[in-house]
Amino acid sequence: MTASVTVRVPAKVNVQLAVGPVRPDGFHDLANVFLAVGLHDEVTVRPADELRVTCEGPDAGQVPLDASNLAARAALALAARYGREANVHIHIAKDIPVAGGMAGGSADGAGALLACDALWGTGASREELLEICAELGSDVPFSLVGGAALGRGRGELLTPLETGGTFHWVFAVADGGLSTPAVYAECDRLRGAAEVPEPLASAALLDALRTGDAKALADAVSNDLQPAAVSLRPSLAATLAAGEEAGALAAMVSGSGPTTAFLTADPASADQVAQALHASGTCRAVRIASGPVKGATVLA
Ligand SMILES: C[C@@](CO)(OP(=O)(O)O)[C@H](O)COP(=O)(O)OP(=O)(O)OC[C@H]1O[C@@H](n2ccc(N)nc2=O)[C@H](O)[C@@H]1O
Ligand SMILES: Nc1ncnc2c1ncn2[C@@H]1O[C@H](COP(=O)(O)OP(=O)(O)O)[C@@H](O)[C@H]1O
Repeated sequence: MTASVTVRVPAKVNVQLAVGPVRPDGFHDLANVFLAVGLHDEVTVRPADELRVTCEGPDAGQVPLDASNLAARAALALAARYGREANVHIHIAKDIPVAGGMAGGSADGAGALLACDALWGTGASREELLEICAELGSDVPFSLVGGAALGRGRGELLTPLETGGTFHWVFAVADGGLSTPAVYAECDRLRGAAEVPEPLASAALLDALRTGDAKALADAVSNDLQPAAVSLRPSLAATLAAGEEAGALAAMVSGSGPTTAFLTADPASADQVAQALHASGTCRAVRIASGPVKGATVLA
């Protein structure tokens, strides 16, 4: 019997996040262009008497270890579908900033799902796994798939996107997190009664991804949640300005924030922007990562 299974899962940045009006179910329709980047959590599952979650890493103290943890919810969802007990110990080695708009919880959900499927020999199809992911959260399917993809609906309906190269990013991690529902609610509040157009993927942005052109991508990136994140966390404006001054091609909030993302021309400029952000004192930590990278992967 397999003693344990470990799955490696990436973080994401949203190179475009177009947000439609609020739907009757409280979600927003999106054109969400995801790019998986090389910051990873590792989720290990092994047989145990009952479901248990542990977590290690710099932000581990902020991760819930009860049944609300997305990794625990994933194990429970798969077990329920296959009529078995979710008796596993899930250990998360967490390197993705928590509540930072980089989908760390979603990564752990997708990772635990794939790991339990392998540990239990469930043999769930890719479609079934994606269906469970979508039940767990809007971003979870992308964590499974990785690479680059356009998310429609609430972000769970994915179309893989072609990419023609590697994009080099710097991430500035802020103190504390931002609640995703609070950022969407602030977006609605700031929009007031204004007419909100249907969210559409930008053709220029998809072209830039396809050709691997960082400069063109920088000109096309956009995030409709950015004004809301900055409204809730005004100090992000100084972080964005520090990265721009340091020569980033583009500076943006990552998803719902408060992590900020800086697209750079090459690894050398990424180093330079990272050093300047660190020296600026406008963020808690600075990370360098490039993408696209592959989605949730079982480690040998
Ligand atoms: C904003 C994004 C961008 O990729 O991620 P983060 O930057 O937070 O990681 C996502 O839309 C977050 O996806 P995820 O974190 O999976 O959200 P869910 O658990 O599905 O939903 C949490 C809450 O966010 C709001 N929500 C989420 C998705 C969506 N399309 N519309 C929404 O209004 C709703 O208030 C919902 O109750
Ligand atoms: N495995 C997990 N890792 C991190 N956060 C989790 C996890 N499971 C549930 N959460 C909850 O999800 C919230 C959002 O965290 P996270 O997914 O890291 O950020 P974001 O949604 O901004 O990308 C956290 O505040 C935490 O309460």
